[in-house]
Amino acid sequence: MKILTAEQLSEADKRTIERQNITSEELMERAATLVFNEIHNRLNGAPIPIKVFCGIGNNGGDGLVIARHLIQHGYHVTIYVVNYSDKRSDDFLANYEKLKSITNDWPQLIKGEDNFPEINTGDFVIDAMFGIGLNRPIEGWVAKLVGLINDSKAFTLAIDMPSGLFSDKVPGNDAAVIEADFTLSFQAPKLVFFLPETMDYVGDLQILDIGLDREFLAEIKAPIHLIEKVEAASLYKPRKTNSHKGDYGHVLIVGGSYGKIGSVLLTATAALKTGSGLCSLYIPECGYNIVQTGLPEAMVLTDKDSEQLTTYPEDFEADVVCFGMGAGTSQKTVGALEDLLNSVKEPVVIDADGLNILSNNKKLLDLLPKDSVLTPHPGELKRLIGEWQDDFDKLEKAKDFSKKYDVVLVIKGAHSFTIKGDEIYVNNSGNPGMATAGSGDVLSGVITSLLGQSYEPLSAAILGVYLHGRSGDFAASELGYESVLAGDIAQNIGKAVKDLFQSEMKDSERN
Ligand SMILES: NC(=O)C1=CN([C@@H]2O[C@H](COP(=O)(O)OP(=O)(O)OC[C@H]3O[C@@H](n4cnc5c(N)ncnc54)[C@H](O)[C@@H]3O)[C@@H](O)[C@H]2O)[C@@H](O)CC1
Ligand SMILES: [K+]
Repeated sequence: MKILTAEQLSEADKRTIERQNITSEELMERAATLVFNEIHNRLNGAPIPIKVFCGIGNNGGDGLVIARHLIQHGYHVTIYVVNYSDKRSDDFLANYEKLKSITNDWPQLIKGEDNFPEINTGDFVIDAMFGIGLNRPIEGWVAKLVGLINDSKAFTLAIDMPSGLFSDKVPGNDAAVIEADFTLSFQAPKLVFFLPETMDYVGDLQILDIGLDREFLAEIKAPIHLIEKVEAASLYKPRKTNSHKGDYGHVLIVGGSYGKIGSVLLTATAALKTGSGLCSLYIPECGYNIVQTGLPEAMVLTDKDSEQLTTYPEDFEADVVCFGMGAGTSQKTVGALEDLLNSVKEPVVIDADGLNILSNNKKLLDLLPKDSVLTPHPGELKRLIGEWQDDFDKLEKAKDFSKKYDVVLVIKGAHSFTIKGDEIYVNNSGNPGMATAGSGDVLSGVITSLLGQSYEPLSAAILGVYLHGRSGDFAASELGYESVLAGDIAQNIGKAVKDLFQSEMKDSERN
C-alpha cells in the first residue's frame, strides 16, 4: 500500500471530487460515515458518554458528521467546538447547520480554559481537532486541552491523525499531541504512523478506503510503501514440483565465536526453515560439536582458530554468504571479513558484528558487492551512518548511505524499514514479543535463504522482513509475548509462508 503525503492526499481529494462529480461535502459525508460505522460496530449501542472534540477545519467537519450519526443512533453525545479561530471551513459550516435538524443540544464552544469540560476515564473521546491540515504546533489553551484529554486516560479515537502530529515532520519535544488509543485514517497511511518517534501517538491503526479516485491513486508516484500480506505475497516465488535441493540455493553462514555459537545456529536454522536447499556454516573450531549436534541438516567447516574467525574459505562455492552474527570484532576477524569481501562477487548479507566491523573500518564498505543487504538495529545504524536529528533525518541519511555504497539497508525496529536508494518499504508484521535475543540472527537467516533462492536482493529483504515478523506473530499467538524465543520465530517460518495465501487471520491468532 502506498504511504502518501498530505499534499498527495489533498490532490487525491480534489481529483475525486472532479472525476466522481461529487461535492467536497459529499466526500466528507462518505468518509465520516465510514468512521461512524466502525464506531457503531464496536460500541453496539453502549450507553457510554461520547465527547467529540471538533476543530473548525475539515477534520472538525468530519467530527460533526460522526457526531450527527451517533446522535441519530441514540448514543449519548456531547459535541465541543474547539474554537481556536473563527475561520471555519465551508464543509464544517454546512455540517454545523445540519445538526440543527437532529438535536436541540447545540455544540459547546470552547474558547479558552474557562470552557474546558470535565473528561472522565470512562468517557469515549473522539479527537477531530486537527488532521492533515495542521501546519504549525498546537499552542496556548488548545495545547492545554490536548493535555487534559491525554491526562484523563479516556479511550481516545483520533480521526485521520492524532491532533498535533504532522504528516511530514516530527513534533518538537514538548509539543502537544493527542495520545490516541485508536486512529482511523482515511485512504492511505501516513509515514509518521510508523516512525519510532511518533508511532506511540497513534495507538491501533485502521485505514479506511473512502473511495478516492482509483486511477489517480494507482498512478501517483510514492517512494514509500507499507508492506502487508498482499504486497509480501506478490513477491513470493512458488516451488516447482519437478525440483531438487540444488534449485533452492546453498547458503554459507559465517560467524560465531567462543560463547556465541548459538547465534549462527539460529541463523542456519532460519535459513533451512525458509527453504534453502543446502546450508553450510564456517565457524571457529569450538562450535563444531554444538552445530553438528544442534542442527544435523547443516554442514560445518571450521576456522583453524578455535575461538574466533581469522580467515575465509576462498574456494568454497556457495550461492550466498552471510557474515557477522556472534563473530566479535577482533582484528583477526576484521581480516576474515576483508578476505570474504575480496573473494565474493555476489551480494552478501551483513549483520551484527559484521556491521560493527564495517563501522570501525569504513574502507571495507567500498568492497561490498553491489546490492548487498545490511541489517542494522538503530545502534548499529548510528555507528554506520552517524547521529541523526530525528527520524526524518535518519531516513535521509540512510537513503544517502544506500546510494553511496549501492546496498539495501534494513533498519530493524517495531516497524522495520527496508531502504534502497530513494525507495522505502515499511514492514507491518511483527510484535513486541520479538524484542528478544537472537531475533535478528533469525532475520539474517531468512533473508540469506531467499537470496540463495534467486530472489532479487531488495525482494529478499522486503519479503524476509515480512515473513520474520509474521513468524513472530504466530509464535506470540501460541506462547504470549514474554515467552517468544528467537528459536520459536524460526520454528514458525513455515506457517508464515503458508499464511501468505490464506485469507485474514482468525481473531484468536491476532495480537
Ligand atoms: N475533501 C477533503 O479534503 C476531505 C478531508 N477530510 C478531512 O479534512 C482534514 C483536513 O482538513 P483541513 O485541511 O481543513 O485541515 P484541518 O482540519 O486538519 O486543520 C484545520 C485548519 O487549522 C489551521 N491550522 C493549522 N495548524 C494550526 C494550529 N497549530 N493552530 C491553529 N490553527 C491551525 C489550518 O489553516 C487548517 O486549515 C483531513 O485530515 C480529514 O480529516 C475528510 O473529510 C475526507 C475528505
Ligand atoms: K484528529
